[in-house]
Amino acid sequence: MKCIVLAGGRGDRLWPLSRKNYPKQFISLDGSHSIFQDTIARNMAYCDEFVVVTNREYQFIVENQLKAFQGLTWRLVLEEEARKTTAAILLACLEFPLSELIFIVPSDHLIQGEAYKDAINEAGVLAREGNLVTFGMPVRTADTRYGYICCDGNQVEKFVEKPDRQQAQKYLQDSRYLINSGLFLFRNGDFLQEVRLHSPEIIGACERAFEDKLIEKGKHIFYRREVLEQIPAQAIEETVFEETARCMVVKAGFAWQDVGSLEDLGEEGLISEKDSRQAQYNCDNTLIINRGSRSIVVANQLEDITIVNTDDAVYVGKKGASESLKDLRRENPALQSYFDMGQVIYKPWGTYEILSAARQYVVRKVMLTQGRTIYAHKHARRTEHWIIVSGRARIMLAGVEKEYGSNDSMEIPENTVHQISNIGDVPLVFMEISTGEEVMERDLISVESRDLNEAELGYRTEPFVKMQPAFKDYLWGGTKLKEHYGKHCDYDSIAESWELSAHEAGQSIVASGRYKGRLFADYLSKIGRENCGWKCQSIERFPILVKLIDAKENLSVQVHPDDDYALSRENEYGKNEMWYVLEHEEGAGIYCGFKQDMTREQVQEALTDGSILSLLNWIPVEDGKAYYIPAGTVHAIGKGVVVCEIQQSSNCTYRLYDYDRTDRYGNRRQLHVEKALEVMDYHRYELPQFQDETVVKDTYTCRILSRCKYFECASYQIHGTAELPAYSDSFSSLVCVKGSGTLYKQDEKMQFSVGDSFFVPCSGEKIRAEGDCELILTHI
Ligand SMILES: O=P(O)(O)OC[C@H]1O[C@@H](O)[C@@H](O)[C@@H](O)[C@@H]1O
Repeated sequence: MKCIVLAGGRGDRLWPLSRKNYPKQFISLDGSHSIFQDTIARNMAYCDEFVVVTNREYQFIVENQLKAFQGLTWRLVLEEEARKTTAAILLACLEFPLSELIFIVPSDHLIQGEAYKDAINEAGVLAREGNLVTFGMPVRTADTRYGYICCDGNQVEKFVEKPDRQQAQKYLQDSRYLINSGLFLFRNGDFLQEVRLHSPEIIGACERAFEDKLIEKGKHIFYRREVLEQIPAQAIEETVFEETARCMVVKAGFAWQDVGSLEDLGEEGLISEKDSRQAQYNCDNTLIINRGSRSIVVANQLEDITIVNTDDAVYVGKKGASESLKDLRRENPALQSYFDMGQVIYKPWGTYEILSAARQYVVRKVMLTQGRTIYAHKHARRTEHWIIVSGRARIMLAGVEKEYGSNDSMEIPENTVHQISNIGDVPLVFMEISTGEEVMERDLISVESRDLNEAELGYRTEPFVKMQPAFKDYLWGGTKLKEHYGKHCDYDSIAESWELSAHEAGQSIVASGRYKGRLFADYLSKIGRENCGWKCQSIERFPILVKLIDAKENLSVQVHPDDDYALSRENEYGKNEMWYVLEHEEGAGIYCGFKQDMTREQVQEALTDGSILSLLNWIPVEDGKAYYIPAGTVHAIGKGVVVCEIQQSSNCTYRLYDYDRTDRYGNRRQLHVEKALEVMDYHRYELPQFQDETVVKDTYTCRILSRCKYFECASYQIHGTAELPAYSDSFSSLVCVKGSGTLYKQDEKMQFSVGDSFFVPCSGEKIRAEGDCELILTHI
């Protein structure tokens, strides 16, 4: 199950604890972890991947807070402008296959109790039956801040918007009503189909926006303001839940609270004030929250008062009056910066906090996250003095690099280039005192630099890592990848498993070692280009994609463009591909290329009268044989074939014909006839005969399956031990397609069985494979 975490809320109603640049989901109530982190921790047992939807402004806060979780698989959907829950949810859902179970969770709710697990299990069962499931909370007070759900058992009768007090009183008395928690669980396809039915214009707008998304750092999905503005800003309830007949509710037995105001914090001891320095004398119903680091708070004979103290702002208000903070802000624009920002400033590399500032000095506490670097720069008019408090640093000062630890200090004179990296396993904290005639933030001259790679940080790159694939549930898929290749997945059928993929349409995940849980592109950026070999010119555009494909039904008749066309029109690589047949049903085969020279008109005609297949070569397949399909060749994998596919990393398929079939929701897949007609090769096609190069040794046989400009691929049938070649100019990919065994390299040892995949960074050192198995080895 995938978890979509909604974390874009501005939530500044808890001011001054929360600010516009630090909304309430990121604050900590107990001083140890934030409400957002609590949300992630609570759902880790149920979800294998997290997509956090948030505002671009909060990217660094989210990234830093997610660092607390080892092995967590996550990425961000970053919005330049918030567009309410419909856009946030739909844009995240469009990332996943239709068969995926999706759990939507707001990040600013407090939830407790064992019953959470029971509620998720119950909702999972209902969602698998095709329902869109909501979670309803028992009504305890006549609260006007929430929407309500009227229900009959699990059946939702209707959703009701935030009521007035009188209505809320009625709901409190009526056992059919529950509070809408904003948690939802559903099968992606069922949800998208209901949106298509009830708000077709909105899903259309989201699908268009999806085409315009940008990918950052290989994993984050960024939506620009102009793109988002095309999507109506609407709550998801209005878009689909108020309309659909397929909505069910699970009545929650767990404790739930949406912390909406400062007063809520006082209730049930939500906020831990054990250590706070405060005293009350003859006070009644008075709440003091003291987060100031240097002051105490004393309340003398107060009644019904809330006091919140922080280092730069103090709030004193009548209980229940915090709602008017909004108006107060509006009436005091001159104080805006206090409302918007706290003392802590969030940067891509960590945070800093201004402790004291005057014209001639600034004192800062700087926290640099593990593995991060404050890039090289210099200052024209200030000298900096650094004292390391904790952690380990590598500092480059005037071209000289040295390592430092706690209690070390140094002076950075004016006009001296310096750079600092955290090379330890914990945050690096140092105090910085800047002095000069006039110390100004904008006095900073950047010098070109980059993040340190693994080796520079002192890590040894692991000799290989196991991969976990991304799954695709295209309508022609079957169950053989589960049954014969050990693939575990919640889908009824799997069409493809993307074993080694850094492609945005489905990334595989590192499943072993120090970077376990990371998306493959993220892992690549960590180990650095050097580890992919010099032939891999760009890790941002990783060159190959390795898949397993199970065609239970015929695939569409299709063609792929070449590099020229795809790079200029689609911002993708072209797609040359090779299929290595793993198994086939009797009589199964592939369609590949035209039987004779064709004209564009003849092809068009054949598409109209449905005879296109009869124009193509039909090639019965054999197990253990490789078929190379150059870009431009019209082709279709026929039903009953299972292949391991090695291809350029591209998702660019132009469908010509899809047998007029529909998916389980009654939708036809998109065809791309015009583009296909533009890129196809109309000539008669003859299957090129690739001369197997076979090397037979005592304990293994090596066969070269294909050699092309884009990759070289070989099969190793091993009965005992084999030394696999090492490539110092390229990474390699290994897939076990038969049997089982063990891999050894340096001090690493890992067992594998059929269906397992590995990524091997480039190195001059050979891998040893032992077992009774067949491995497919690919390199560029
Ligand atoms: O368009 P459909 O029918 O789903 O087929 C798409 C699939 O086609 C195959 O020939 C390969 O190119 C796969 O990499 C691709 O994913």
